[in-house]
Amino acid sequence: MPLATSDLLPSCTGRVAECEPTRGAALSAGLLLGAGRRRNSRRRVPAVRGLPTMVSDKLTITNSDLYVEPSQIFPAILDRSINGIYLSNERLDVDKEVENRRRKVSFCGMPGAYSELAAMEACPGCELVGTKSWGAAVAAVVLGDSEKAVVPIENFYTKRIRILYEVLVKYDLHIVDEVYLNICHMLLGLPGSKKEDINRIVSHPQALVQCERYIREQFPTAGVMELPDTAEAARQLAIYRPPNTAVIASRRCADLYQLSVLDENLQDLENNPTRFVVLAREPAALEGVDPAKCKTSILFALPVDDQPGALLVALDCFTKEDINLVWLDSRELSPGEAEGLDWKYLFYANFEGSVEEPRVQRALEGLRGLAKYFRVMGSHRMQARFLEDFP
Ligand SMILES: O=C(O)C(=O)C[C@]1(C(=O)O)C=C[C@@H](O)C=C1
Repeated sequence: MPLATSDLLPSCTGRVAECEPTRGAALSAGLLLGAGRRRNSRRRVPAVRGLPTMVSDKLTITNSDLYVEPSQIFPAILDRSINGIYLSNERLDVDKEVENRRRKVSFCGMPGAYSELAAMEACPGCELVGTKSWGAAVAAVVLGDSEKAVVPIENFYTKRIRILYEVLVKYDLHIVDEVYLNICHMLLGLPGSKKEDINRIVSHPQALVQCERYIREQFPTAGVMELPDTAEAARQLAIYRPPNTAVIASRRCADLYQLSVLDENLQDLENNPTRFVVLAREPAALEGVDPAKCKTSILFALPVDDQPGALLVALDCFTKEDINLVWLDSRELSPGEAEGLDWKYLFYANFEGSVEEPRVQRALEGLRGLAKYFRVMGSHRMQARFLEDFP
């Protein structure tokens, strides 16, 4: 593989003569002869249809500056491998790769999805990677392809928690942050299209539900179709250009997919916040965060949950420690899931406070003593207490 001098001298940004450790080897190989020209010699490799493209545009087979003569194989190439330049390059490559992966945050959807907007807010400066589904965004974190994932969890209008917490437990993931976005939906069409000609509306199911009254009143006879995310709907409209069709998506989608805004603020509620959570393999670092401004999520099951009052006794653990419960939800296990277990409801609770506080530790110890199943999914800083609190 041909090498660029810039790769052989990784720490040299100034004149080549200042780079002592590598200078001898490089000079003996005659590799520096083209150094003056090199800056201008970075050519892009033209993409050839059907062939994979090069990862780097520095190491191109067509760059004649990078060749050595056969007589230089020993002095140049062997010398470089012995004096460790390759090795230090490889070390740097590993560092670079690790750093790149640390900066990767997956979100579900295509660029322009609301989840991307939430990820931009939660993880500024990170590389955001869109995935085709919630599962793919979470799997990227499990497999170490991304450091974090940002996923929608509850909406003010549709209310229910939309996440399988057991998945987080199974893969040992933590909730490390939360973001509230006030979702503002746009009606987007192909450039030149008119609102009165629209007879098909496409979007994510949540977006359609959040604009139900608007669609019913403004487009009573339109066909309504669901796609996996709002931005995917916008992307497909831009690619396939079906006639008389509009999508419900963010304003950012209009810019990204060159669509026209046919109408704005379609959501039935003026305030339409959605809560997103940030998932990671490691718990959140909470040093310096005021525990009173934290939230904690737990999952638990009680031994005889058909018995009246069992939940009340469990929740008393929080009352005794003056802990404010923000959210309590339950899921009934399917007969298959419940087989062999002496419980069938899984409770999800979200409360104010951090696991680092003694009062929270006492409450959790109490609950752990009562529960058949108990998991802490993480403490994180609190952006807002309830969806209702978010302007
Ligand atoms: O489809 C998107 O753009 C998403 O980010 C998903 C999602 C959701 O699942 O709730 C996010 C926020 C809005 O409430 C509508 C859709």
